[in-house]
Amino acid sequence: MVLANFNGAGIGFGFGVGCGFGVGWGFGGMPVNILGLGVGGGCGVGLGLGWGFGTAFGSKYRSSRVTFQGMEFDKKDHSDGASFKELSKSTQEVAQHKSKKDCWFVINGRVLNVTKFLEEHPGGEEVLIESAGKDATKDFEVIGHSKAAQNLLRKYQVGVLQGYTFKDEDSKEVPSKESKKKEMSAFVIKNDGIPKYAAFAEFFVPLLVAGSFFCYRYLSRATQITY
Ligand code: HEM
Repeated sequence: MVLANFNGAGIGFGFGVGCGFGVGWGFGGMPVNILGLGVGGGCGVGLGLGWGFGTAFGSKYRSSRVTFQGMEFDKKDHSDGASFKELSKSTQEVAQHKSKKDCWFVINGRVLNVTKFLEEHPGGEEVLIESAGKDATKDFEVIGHSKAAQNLLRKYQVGVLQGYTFKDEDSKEVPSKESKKKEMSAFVIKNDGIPKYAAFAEFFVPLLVAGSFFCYRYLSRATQITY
């Protein structure tokens, strides 16, 4: 288990003094974050309960292995000597090529375009299409492909998985031109970007609540004075 920090849009519940800020527990950025401390602009009546939208930040425990679409991240000691850096948020280059007409996947850090190999594959095209757009390292290894099959990988290589480093013995086999291949990211493992509507809500909802409260107070006083 490891402790990982996170932050994201949050809803905070807590105690506020007058109309101010509420501090309490909030829900953190999805999908992997759980609970964290939430701080948000809130509205309270006198010394009462306050609530509001804000930013939740805190720490969560999770398994040291994060698996997403068959690929493990954040493992410092990768079994084949490779290390993964945190992947780019924006690009999902390999994941975009997942059809029969455009079929890519990753095996041991190599980004492969196997579109032309589909019909030739002795194991059938279906298994390859199922792995399209993903990391197929485990599937490839489970089958126990021959050395000849492993050597074929380079024929279809179009790039290197972003952040992947080949270990020494591998790079002896693979000349330096490999490192010059285009780096690509395969998957987005988390996207902490706060959607526009959430940012909008974060700012305006507390304002709206506070405004409504003052309007209500103002109108009820005005009604009392009239009577
Ligand atoms: C570019 C990637 C791949 C290449 C070059 C390749 C190549 C081969 C070759 C040459 C064989 C014949 C047996 C051998 O020589 O080992 C084979 C068999 C097979 N491959 Fe692949 N393969 C690739 C990817 C995959 C993937 C990703 C899967 C699974 C998802 C897969 C599943 C199979 C299966 C099920 C067989 C049949 C094994 C058997 O009949 O015992 N292959 N492949």
